[in-house]
Amino acid sequence: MKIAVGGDHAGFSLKSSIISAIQSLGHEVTDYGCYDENPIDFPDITREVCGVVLEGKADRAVLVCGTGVGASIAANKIPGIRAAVCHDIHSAHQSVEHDDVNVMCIGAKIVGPWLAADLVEHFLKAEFSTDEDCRRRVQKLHDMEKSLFSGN
Ligand SMILES: O=C(CO)[C@H](O)[C@H](O)[C@H](O)COP(=O)(O)O
Repeated sequence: MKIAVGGDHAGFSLKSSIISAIQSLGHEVTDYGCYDENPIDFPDITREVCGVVLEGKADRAVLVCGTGVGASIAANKIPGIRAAVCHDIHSAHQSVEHDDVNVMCIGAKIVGPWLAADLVEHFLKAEFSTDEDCRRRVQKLHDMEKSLFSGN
């Protein structure tokens, strides 16, 4: 798969080990920054990375900020993005299997590189379930995006 990765200054150092972990799984990774520890606001990087997913230039994305929370909030404001902070293995794969999450957010101040590598592995190996309950629920998320933005 093609994977977009990005993060703010707080996520900078963990981002490089996440990139190596994703590459070692055989995926193609594009790093959308940041490229040093100079402060950059997480909504800016989130917007760029999620845009790449929506354009179809990446299949999924991984965002890294201090806690994962800011990136997740920002990403979920973008229609078509389903983002989740995943700091445990089960959430990392079930978020895809049940909720069709396309952006995983990790907090560099919360998890270390070993756990982060396992998290991305489970996230990227997971596939959206064909179970009709899961499909119906995610369809309701799509419907919410449309109805809330049109005022219905
Ligand atoms: O975790 C974050 C948002 O949820 C950010 O990455 C920052 O770590 C957080 O906002 C703190 O910012 P600071 O400029 O590093 O103090």
